[in-house]
Amino acid sequence: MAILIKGGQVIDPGRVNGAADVLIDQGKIAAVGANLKAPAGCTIIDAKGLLVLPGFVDLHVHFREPGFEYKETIQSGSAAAVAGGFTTVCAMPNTKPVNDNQAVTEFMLDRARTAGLANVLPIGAITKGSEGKELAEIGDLHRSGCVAISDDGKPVMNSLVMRRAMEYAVAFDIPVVDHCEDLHLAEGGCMNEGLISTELGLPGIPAAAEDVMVARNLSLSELTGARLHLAHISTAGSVRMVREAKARGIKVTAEACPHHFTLTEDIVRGYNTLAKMNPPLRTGEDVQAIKEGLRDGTIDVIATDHAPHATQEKQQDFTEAPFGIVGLETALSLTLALVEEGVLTLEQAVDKLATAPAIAFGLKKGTLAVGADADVAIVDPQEQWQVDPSKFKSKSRNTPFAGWKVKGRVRTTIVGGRVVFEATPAEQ
Ligand SMILES: NC(=O)N[C@@H](CC(=O)O)C(=O)O
Ligand SMILES: [Zn+2]
Ligand SMILES: [Zn+2]
Repeated sequence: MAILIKGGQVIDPGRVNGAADVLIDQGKIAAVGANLKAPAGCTIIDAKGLLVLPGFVDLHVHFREPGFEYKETIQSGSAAAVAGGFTTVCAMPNTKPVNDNQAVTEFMLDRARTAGLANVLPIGAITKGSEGKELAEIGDLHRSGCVAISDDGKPVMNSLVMRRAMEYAVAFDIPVVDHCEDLHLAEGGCMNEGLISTELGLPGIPAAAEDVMVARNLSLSELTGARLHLAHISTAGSVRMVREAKARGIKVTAEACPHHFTLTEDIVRGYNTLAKMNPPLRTGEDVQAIKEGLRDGTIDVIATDHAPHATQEKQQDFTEAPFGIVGLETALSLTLALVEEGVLTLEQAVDKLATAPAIAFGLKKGTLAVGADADVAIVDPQEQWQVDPSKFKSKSRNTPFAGWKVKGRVRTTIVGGRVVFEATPAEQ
């Protein structure tokens, strides 16, 4: 059935930015322009005062299925995604079993189809069991639908293994995504290493644990010609190295997470385990560098690293609690705060949430061009709301943003021409 989205401000980065109607027919974008006529029987959505955007593409989520369904399922994760305006998400392989083979990939795709909400694209493991030793069947993973490879949750510590993985990735033209952390330098750490970790008596993870692996990966990408995508960069050093590598023509893209451009290590005071994630929250200078990297294009993508954990798991000592926070349902508001602050233009923000991630992974998504899949987020940029984790669609509530008053809310999400999320009055 056709849908006409009328009277909104359409932002399709690099293509359209202004008042326009959007016509959807048979799951595709059929037309974008002024005063479009509604075909007979067409549903009309009034988007006056709202933004009409390509659905967001999250290159980094953890949906925990198979294996940890009490934290999140593909169904609940997909519901959280579309509630946050994300129409496509790439699911990391640190499930149980690890997604290092075709059977797990097919299972995930099947669950995603049953959920029928977001497009869920699996990321295959680089090594068997993500143990860092033997390469997974990268060709099989690619053929069965994995869009990238990563051992996220862990780095690939062995540089020769990483080199070989990159050589395979070149053959299949898929990106290699690394969680950059030198495990020896990070050993036992649970927050950023610095004055605050000393003051709190908590073991630290130095910025250098990330930086040395970023440097290594850039060298290996240069050596092999592989497309390198750096997950969740958090340090000023990473930003500096990526900027320099891009200037030299290395095929690198980088993502930053909302928590890393919004919060500093200061909120770990009070031993709040909701402020524990990997990489850890860093210093004010690092946050500034991340913002500058987003602004000048060094950091291409905003990704959530949506990492659900159960309440009882987070209710442990700071050193014991698992790393990670949920992010799908707060990412838009935290990104729009950067627009409010003057760090990004609105068009840049949409680019980093939708267009650039699709390009980084070579997905035919993140655009409202005629003929594209009709994946659309309709957003009220002015709506103020308070983050209430009990209302999350995610199964988990582990966010440090509970109680925050934020601005910008998804009103309607459309995937493949179907309305899959509508904010109800209770959610306003
Ligand atoms: N980011 C996190 O703190 N945790 C992630 C793993 C990861 O992204 O490295 C998780 O799977 O829980
Ligand atoms: Zn990671
Ligand atoms: Zn992750």
